[in-house]
Amino acid sequence: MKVKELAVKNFRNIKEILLPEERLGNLNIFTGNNGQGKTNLLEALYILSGNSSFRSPNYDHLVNYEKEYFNINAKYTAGEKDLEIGLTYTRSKSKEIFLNRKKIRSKHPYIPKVVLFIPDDLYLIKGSPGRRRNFIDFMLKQISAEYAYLIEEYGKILKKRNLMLKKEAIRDKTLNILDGMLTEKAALIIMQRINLINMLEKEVRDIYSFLNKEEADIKIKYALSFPIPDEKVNISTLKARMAEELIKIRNQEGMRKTTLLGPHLDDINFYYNNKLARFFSSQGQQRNLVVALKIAEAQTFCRIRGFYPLFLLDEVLSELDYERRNLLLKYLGEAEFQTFMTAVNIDDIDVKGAAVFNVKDGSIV
Ligand SMILES: Nc1ncnc2c1ncn2[C@@H]1O[C@H](COP(=O)(O)OP(=O)(O)OP(=O)(O)O)[C@@H](O)[C@H]1O
Repeated sequence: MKVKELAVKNFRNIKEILLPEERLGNLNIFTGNNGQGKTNLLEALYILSGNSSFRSPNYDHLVNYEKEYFNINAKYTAGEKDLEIGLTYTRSKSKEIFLNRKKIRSKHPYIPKVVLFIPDDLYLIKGSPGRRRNFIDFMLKQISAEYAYLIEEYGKILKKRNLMLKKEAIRDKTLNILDGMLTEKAALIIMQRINLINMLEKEVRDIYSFLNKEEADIKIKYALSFPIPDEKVNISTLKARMAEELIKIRNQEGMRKTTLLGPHLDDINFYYNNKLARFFSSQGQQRNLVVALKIAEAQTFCRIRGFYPLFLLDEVLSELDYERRNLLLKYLGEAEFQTFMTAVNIDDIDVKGAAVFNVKDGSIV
């Protein structure tokens, strides 16, 4: 996927910006002082993917203070296809997305796909398990609409089951039916997550070694909320084991009034040289691991879908030391995917070959 032209109007502090095809490259850097609109440009590209902004779920916040609507248009390629997308939002109304001038829903298969790095992602390794589940689910939802549907269905059954557990008298018969439905969806979710993690693990090792000039043994392991031997992980055993465990803990769940196991409680563990990264790796090592993981996300997406997503990086360079900054830029400059990144300062880095845009007060200068 490559953006060939981008036009942004009335979006946050951007009145009107056009990035034409002849100026855009494979590696694009938005530079400038704080508060000038660099991240706003990245945010505009991000919401073209149909996702809500990573900074605010409220679209009204994205409209320029003095305007009533914003508009983002991009010409891009997805595989062999030449496409044009337009997103318009008018205050207090719902957003409208047009693909090749036809109105579409935000789950359309050719809507732009993205991998995003924001400074907050540095907490991916040591933050809450929910962050890691969101990371893997975001990726799987972009890869497959069926997975997005599966997660939605699982959520609905879970909600019903939790309501049932909150009742004074729990009806075992109803709970048994819900358990059957829940474990069926759970097994499918877990299996897809594990398969994706295995693919990510292979990619992340190579990328980490390149960016850090060291042969590190990186492992990513899916941590289930119920016990099952590694060699027995498949859809039918997952389903059967989860069902058995649910029966075992039924009294406990009745007391706690909530579902105590399932993919909504699973975790993902990262190991650096056989030690759990969140407890033993340095801040810098965790940071480098997240950067490698994000690149692995783009590579893995392409291996499954046959084309690359856009790679969007907000302020990653300030988090890295001099040598790693230059190695990352070299990697991104030569990568097969297109990158858009923001950077306050590019004085001491080699940006040869990159398209550099100086952003000042919501304009390109
Ligand atoms: N709805 C809006 N309308 C107009 N301006 C807005 C709106 N929302 C945010 N802004 C302005 O946009 C600017 C922030 O832009 P942005 O986050 O892109 O900065 P940046 O260049 O990435 O800066 P930094 O280097 O500090 O991260 C701020 O000046 C803010 O006041």
